[in-house]
Amino acid sequence: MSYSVAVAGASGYAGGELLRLLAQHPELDVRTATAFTNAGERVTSVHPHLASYSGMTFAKTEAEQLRGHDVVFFALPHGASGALSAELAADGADTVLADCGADHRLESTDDWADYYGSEFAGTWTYGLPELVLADGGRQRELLRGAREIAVPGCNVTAVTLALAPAINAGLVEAADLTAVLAVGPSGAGKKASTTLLGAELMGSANPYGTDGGHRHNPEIRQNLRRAGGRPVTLAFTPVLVPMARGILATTTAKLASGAALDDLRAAYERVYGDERFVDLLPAGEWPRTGDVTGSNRAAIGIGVDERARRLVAVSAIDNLGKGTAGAAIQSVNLALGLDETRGLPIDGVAP
Ligand SMILES: NC(=O)C1=CN([C@@H]2O[C@H](COP(=O)(O)OP(=O)(O)OC[C@H]3O[C@@H](n4cnc5c(N)ncnc54)[C@H](OP(=O)(O)O)[C@@H]3O)[C@@H](O)[C@H]2O)C=CC1
Ligand SMILES: CC(=O)N[C@@H](CCC(=O)OP(=O)(O)O)C(=O)O
Repeated sequence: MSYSVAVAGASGYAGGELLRLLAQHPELDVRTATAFTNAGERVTSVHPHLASYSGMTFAKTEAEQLRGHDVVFFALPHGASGALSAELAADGADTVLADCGADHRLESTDDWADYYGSEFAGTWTYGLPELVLADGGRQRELLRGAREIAVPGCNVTAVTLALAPAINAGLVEAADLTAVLAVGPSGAGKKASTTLLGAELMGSANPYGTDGGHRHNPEIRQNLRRAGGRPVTLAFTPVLVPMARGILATTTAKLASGAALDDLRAAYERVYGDERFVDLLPAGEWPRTGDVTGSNRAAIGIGVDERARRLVAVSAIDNLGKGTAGAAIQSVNLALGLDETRGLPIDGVAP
């Protein structure tokens, strides 16, 4: 069976990566790609690497163009998908809507007001299938048959996957978590990324969103609370570094009394042992962003700093793969009842 697909915001980085991955998907067929300032342009004039789309032109991002598809992916700036997706949902069609932006991720209206400030658009089913829940289940069960999917933020995916098993098992103190991330500029979107790639970034590492002010903070806390069943406190600092794609999240947590590395390894094995897209690396090995570039994989290494009595869990993802477009497709596969791995790359590219 073939499902017709529209990608809104297909001229951006996330939309472009959706087009690239969907071109290899046996059941999802991109019929419409929309853009804002690039509406009317050929897809290959914006994305010269996407030769599969040589015959396609960007339509305008409006409800009329997106209607009538089985699946609509939104890859729009924050605040742009809420009203548009509400228009589509009001049609009452059986369409699967997957939002790569933040508009439908948070359940707390207070957090939304604090970190985003625009009108609250509601909460959709969260698109991180591997997230372990406090009752031992997985988020994927909630995604089967879902019609509205909130795709996670890329930094959020990296930090959540690194810490969730330890919190779920009660092996660390949920009130004492840290995360420092090396992130590539493509996470900021095409326009911002072009600006960022100036002389200020080349050869420099720049922290941003410091003092707990980054909008991914409440989203990570929401996930980790779902994993452990109690609130968490997290110090989270992203650092912009000169690599096109990728996130390396170094997270730490104070060990619970008596917790040891063997307990932690057993907990991470239990959660990720059967996961196709999460690699728990052997003891003593640590992930690198270059090893997951172009793939839908997260690589995770864990260890214990005995002197500090802290868990150290490091994760690497491609922000545009497992961090956005791959995650969106994985969740849509579940929503449609397809094999979760359908059309998604397990291998990356190197060098
Ligand atoms: N980049 C990443 O790694 C990740 C991105 N995301 C999220 O995905 C979404 C897209 O991000 P990304 O692709 O990086 O961003 P880009 O800036 O690269 O692309 C934005 C897209 O939205 C369109 N657009 C811009 N302004 C408007 C507007 N006012 N109304 C409608 N469409 C508009 C652009 O069209 P045009 O170019 O034609 O003007 C383009 O297609 C964002 O919500 C982002 O936060 C989530 C996780 C990771
Ligand atoms: C380099 C950079 O700016 N990265 C972005 C990551 C954006 C992302 O993960 O997506 P959402 O905006 O959809 O949450 C940031 O830190 O905000």
